[in-house]
Amino acid sequence: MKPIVSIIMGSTSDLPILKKAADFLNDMQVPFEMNALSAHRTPREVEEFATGAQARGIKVIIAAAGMAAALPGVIAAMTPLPVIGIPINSTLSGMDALYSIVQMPPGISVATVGINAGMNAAVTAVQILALSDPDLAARYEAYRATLSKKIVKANEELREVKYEYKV
Ligand SMILES: Nc1c(C(=O)O)ncn1[C@@H]1O[C@H](COP(=O)(O)O)[C@@H](O)[C@H]1O
Repeated sequence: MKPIVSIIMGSTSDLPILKKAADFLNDMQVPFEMNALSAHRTPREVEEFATGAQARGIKVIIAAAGMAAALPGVIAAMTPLPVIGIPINSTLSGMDALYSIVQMPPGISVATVGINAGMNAAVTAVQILALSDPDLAARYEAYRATLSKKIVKANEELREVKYEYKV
């Protein structure tokens, strides 16, 4: 199946975080591709990727980078597709990457998720795609229902322990 989500990371050292995104896209049956490209180290390849992504049928891009994380913003500069940015915690607790990605100049946006939030990047991608895919919307809704059930069950267990005010 042709990929509709493209996951890009600045380095394969970011891969553990991107695996979480890949797992969720697989669970939701969303075809994706994954590549390591760097605005700093392979700028020409980034340009080729970003300018060609839409014509290849990609609908959403997830871009992750740590340190001076130029990659998501540079990609966003060269494509009209929505770009979801993941700041990676490799130095300065990930604050350097967060600030690099989140503060885009008006007009060119990167929808930034939390530091190392690979899973939520994929959730956001699924939400965007589900707007025009009712089957995917139903799968995502079913996933959300499992989250609700988990906390309801956890609450029942908590109440069974009967923590009470004893004074
Ligand atoms: N922020 C960027 C970019 C970029 O923005 O183009 N390219 C690589 N990196 C980041 O550098 C960190 C260290 O990379 P290495 O582990 O390869 O030295 C990674 O978190 C990567 O995302």
